[in-house]
Amino acid sequence: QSLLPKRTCVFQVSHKNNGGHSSAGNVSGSLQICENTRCCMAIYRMINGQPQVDTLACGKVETLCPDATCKVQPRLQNRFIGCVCGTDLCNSNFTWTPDSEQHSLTDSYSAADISKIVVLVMFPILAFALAAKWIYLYKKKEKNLLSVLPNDNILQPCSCQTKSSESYITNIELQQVVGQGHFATVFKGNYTETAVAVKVYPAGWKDKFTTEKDIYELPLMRHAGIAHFLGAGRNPRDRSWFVVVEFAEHGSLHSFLCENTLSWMQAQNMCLSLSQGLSYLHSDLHSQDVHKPAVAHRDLSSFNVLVRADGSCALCDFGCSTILRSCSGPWVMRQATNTKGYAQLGTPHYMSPEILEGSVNLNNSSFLLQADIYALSLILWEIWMRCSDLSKGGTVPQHLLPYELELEGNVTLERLILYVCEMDRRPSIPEPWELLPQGSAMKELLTECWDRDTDARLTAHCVVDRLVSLQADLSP
Ligand SMILES: Nc1ncnc2c1ncn2[C@@H]1O[C@H](COP(=O)(O)OP(=O)(O)OP(=O)(O)O)[C@@H](O)[C@H]1O
Repeated sequence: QSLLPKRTCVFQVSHKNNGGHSSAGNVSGSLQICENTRCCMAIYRMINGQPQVDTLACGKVETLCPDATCKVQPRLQNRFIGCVCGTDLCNSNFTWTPDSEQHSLTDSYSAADISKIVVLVMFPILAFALAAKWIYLYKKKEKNLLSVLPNDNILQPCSCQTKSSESYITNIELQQVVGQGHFATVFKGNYTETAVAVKVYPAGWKDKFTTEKDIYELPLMRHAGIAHFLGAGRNPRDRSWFVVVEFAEHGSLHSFLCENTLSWMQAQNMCLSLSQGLSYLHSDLHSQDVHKPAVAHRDLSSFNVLVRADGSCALCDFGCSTILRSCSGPWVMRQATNTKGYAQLGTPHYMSPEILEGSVNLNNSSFLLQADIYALSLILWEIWMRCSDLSKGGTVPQHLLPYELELEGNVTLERLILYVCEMDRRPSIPEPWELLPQGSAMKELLTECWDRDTDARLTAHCVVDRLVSLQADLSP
């Protein structure tokens, strides 16, 4: 490719955060010379039935472009039309008639795309429907459960090897429900004068329970950035499963950010403790004859990060996690041996571009760690967005999940695929950050973690180093 003359495309982006399009090649006025592609791309937004330019730029990194000229296809239920083409300036000139607008969404997808959508869209919908049914059935039992729990010695000692899970929990007084996830209900409880959180899985969710318990029970799993595990067991009466962990006063990071703004130091404390927790989770550790394998979280979001009374963060909810075992060379995964198994569960906002479009390299399990890093960058962005020191006198915007603003509150897999994968855009970085001494380092950190190219993403260990130097070198 380097021997071929470089492709020249028309460059025009209608948005400030241009989704990295300007880095795809040198921009000079309205032209862009592409660095790594022979394709130009165009996306037009349909307004009152007429196409208006949204993005004209070099295409994604690819060796073949489908057509020489711009043959637009409808995208996102006809709200956009777009093309990828392979001749100079081809993205400025397209043929379009209102008829082509009438194609259904599926017209623009190949058979492979459709199978991806079936896996990525239908599978989570089915899973959610099943989960909703379970929750409904479980809610019916909950009243009964609450009346039983405080009086009974329910939790059984764990049959496990690690010290933490040997603790024999004999009497937990359940107080109130503090969280309701897709799979489990979380109660605040009291155990020998100490507040604990008890996560109760209905009997049918044994797999989720076992996955979470197995992760917590790995050797050397104690770390300040990971919720402190106290034990696990089963209620013999209704056969539900329990995981008991430290109680986090402020609940999830999501609810904390909804209610609080942060100083720079508070935000840094949160970012650092969270990244240190993930770095520890991702590490493969050997200490004498004990081995902690690397673990990918796989459902990282601000709902699955807890905030303690001192403002530090801890990872929780390992029900979707995967242990990566390295056996003499290539990585071997203990779980998730089919394509379905790789689909990230939980809130779709945090799904990485490669998981959204189903283009992961299944021979290399490090993609699971790289997908965690993408999710981490979105959480760091959420934390910084609520930092009053970064808004320099301006108002701090209300807490929003990633892409809620950009996708006008309607964040679906389909819209994410278009926005994050096809348009290669990310959450907007506010202008005031650029003027701060630490602004460019923060921006660099985020863009290197949510990079489209998975191998270009930082490791969690590097994120920790970058945050430490941010903290040491700069104060607003
Ligand atoms: N240790 C804890 N201390 C305080 N609150 C907690 C604790 N653990 C969980 N919660 C609350 O319960 C919610 C649900 O917990 P968790 O994510 O573990 O459940 P889940 O059913 O696995 O959820 P998900 O839908 O993410 O899979 C959390 O978002 C948080 O608000």
